[in-house]
Amino acid sequence: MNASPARAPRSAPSPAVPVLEARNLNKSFGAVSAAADISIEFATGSKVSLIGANGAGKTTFVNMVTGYLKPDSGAILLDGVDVTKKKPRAMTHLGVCRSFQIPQLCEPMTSVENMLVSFGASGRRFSLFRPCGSEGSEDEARAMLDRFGLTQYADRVVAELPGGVRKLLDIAMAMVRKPKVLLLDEPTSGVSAEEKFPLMDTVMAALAHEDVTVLFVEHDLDIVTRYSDRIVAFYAGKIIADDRPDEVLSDDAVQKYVTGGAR
Ligand SMILES: Nc1ncnc2c1ncn2[C@@H]1O[C@H](COP(=O)(O)OP(=O)(O)OP(=O)(O)O)[C@@H](O)[C@H]1O
Repeated sequence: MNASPARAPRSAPSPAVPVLEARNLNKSFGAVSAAADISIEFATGSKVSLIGANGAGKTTFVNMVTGYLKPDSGAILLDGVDVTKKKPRAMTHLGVCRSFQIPQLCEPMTSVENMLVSFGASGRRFSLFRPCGSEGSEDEARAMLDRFGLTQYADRVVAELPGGVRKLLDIAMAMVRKPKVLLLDEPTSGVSAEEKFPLMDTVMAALAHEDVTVLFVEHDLDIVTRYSDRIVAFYAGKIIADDRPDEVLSDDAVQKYVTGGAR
């Protein structure tokens, strides 16, 4: 008999807790099932695209994990803690921030003033007795604008700015809170073909040194392919594929129900 030396039992490395997890999420609007038993995990620092045809359930999913919509059943966990019942403001404070398809900016104000409002709202500088902009927060606001390549627009009124610049400003404002999870809703929609890659390059470079997990809803397959390390494809409220971009985009069901064979 081969007497192999006894090995000390090794404890298995504990798997990292996903920063964000959905467990068996369901949401219906009347007869329409917008989320059907969705379970998914997102690792810290991952860059994930959510794709799907119109009405597939992407926004419903994003709205649920950001607190804008309560699931009919199921749970949402942030760093392993149940946050299913949290409201949007609480989710933002906990580190789940989002930018919108139509940037939520104050048009008559300048970029730096908008950024100061974000710092004020983040509570990091807010005091009833201290106006926004005091104690160096303007320096921070300008530094954040600089990180997103927006220095030249800092003192310009938002109403005058091109669409791509507004998108960048909206995303930069969402980063003020140093979120754990950042959800970008169609970051390149309404942006010209020439602007979309420079915009995404800027966003990804600005986020490169952060541990932030980025989920972006996006229809543009060039953007999805270039900037995500994982794609989750939705169809009729379900996840039909979840893998590396090349795997998902060559999947038969994805080609049939999502891309129409465009890849
Ligand atoms: N508030 C609502 N009331 C009724 N039905 C809704 C509501 N929100 C979403 N739905 C329905 O739920 C389904 C999923 O919609 P959802 O907006 O999540 O899809 P989507 O993938 O984000 O689509 P799009 O790319 O067009 O934004 C659709 O059939 C939609 O009509």
